[in-house]
Amino acid sequence: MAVMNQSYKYCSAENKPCIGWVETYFHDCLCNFKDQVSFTCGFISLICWAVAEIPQIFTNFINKSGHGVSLPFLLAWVLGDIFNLVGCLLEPATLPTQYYTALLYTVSTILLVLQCVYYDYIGRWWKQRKNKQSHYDDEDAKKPLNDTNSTGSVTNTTISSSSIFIPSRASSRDLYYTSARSLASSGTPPIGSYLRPARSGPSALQDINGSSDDDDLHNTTISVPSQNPKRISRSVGYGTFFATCAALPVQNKAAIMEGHMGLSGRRLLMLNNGGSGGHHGVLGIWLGWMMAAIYMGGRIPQIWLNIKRGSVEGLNPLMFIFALIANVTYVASILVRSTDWKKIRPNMPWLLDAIVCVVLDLFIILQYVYYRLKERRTRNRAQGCKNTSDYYYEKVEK
Ligand SMILES: NC(=[NH2+])NCCC[C@H](N)C(=O)O
Repeated sequence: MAVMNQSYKYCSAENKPCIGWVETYFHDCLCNFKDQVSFTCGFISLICWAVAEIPQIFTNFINKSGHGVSLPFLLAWVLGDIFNLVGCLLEPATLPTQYYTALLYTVSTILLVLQCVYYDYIGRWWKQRKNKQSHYDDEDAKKPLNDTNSTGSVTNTTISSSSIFIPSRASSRDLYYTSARSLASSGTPPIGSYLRPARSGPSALQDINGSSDDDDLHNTTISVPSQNPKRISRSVGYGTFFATCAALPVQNKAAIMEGHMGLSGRRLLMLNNGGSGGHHGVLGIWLGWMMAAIYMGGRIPQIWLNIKRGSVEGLNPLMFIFALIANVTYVASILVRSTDWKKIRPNMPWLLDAIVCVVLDLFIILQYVYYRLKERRTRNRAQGCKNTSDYYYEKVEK
């Protein structure tokens, strides 16, 4: 399968040359067919993880929102990825492709998290802030328009236009009266997100409060200050979470120092400790188990979000299909290489995690199919009802 380039090393067991490019780029030596199949599986897994999150990033981009995917699930991925990377570096029995795969999906998940945070938190917060700012700035200017309404609430006459220019006497700045619709739209959910009130997390709170109905303007403007403490505490919560994630490698400085030895360091450890990794191996496996628990638990918020919304709108199933293939090939890459318990045992956290995640991803894919079919059935039934009533109206008219 691989191009036999000039080789510098020989497999000690089979006295065969390593495959050049695999050795150069992956620091791995494929001695026999089993090794080649294992490497191919690892490579497929790597490619699947490389593309897995692109469909979801695209869906979020189209929706200008990340509401379909659970943020706690993505954060669990990031946290698990950090444990995974450090664990991979410290456990010499893990394959080089495992390490590169881990590096790759950590980067793509961070991108996905940043995109979701941008659409659901920063973008909205910024929009609300801008609207609130102009709302406060214009309060004085608004008063003459609301002369007939002593309570200060917005009258219908002000809602009719989108942006009314008000020459200000007090300030030389131009002031604009932000209309009810443009104010309310600050929290307007994007396409098809009528299901969003069921969503958990800070964005759900915003959605519930941020109705796009003009009649809700009064409520919307009044509820703004009371929203703030909730939003701040949540974002501080996530901030703390991120800070903890970022600080983790610092806390494990000694471990990271070892990790920086990179793959060659892992090989050295393997040789010195007969493949077990000794002290580092124990730490590596411990981190591996932490990672497995986080990854496995991470799917629960996504499953729960789907159940709670009764919908999978905004979720791209391709992410889970790719994850499923990636996990299956990942397991295969480990098991095909060797079924020797001595090699399997240190890989147990990675193996178990991937197997459980395959089951959970299958469940999420089935959820997707179920909710999509349900939606289609409801739509068809509604269409059927409409057609029947049209038929009767036509009959009565005749
Ligand atoms: N950010 C990632 N995609 N991490 C990969 C996680 C791998 C893990 N087995 C899972 O499926 O959850």
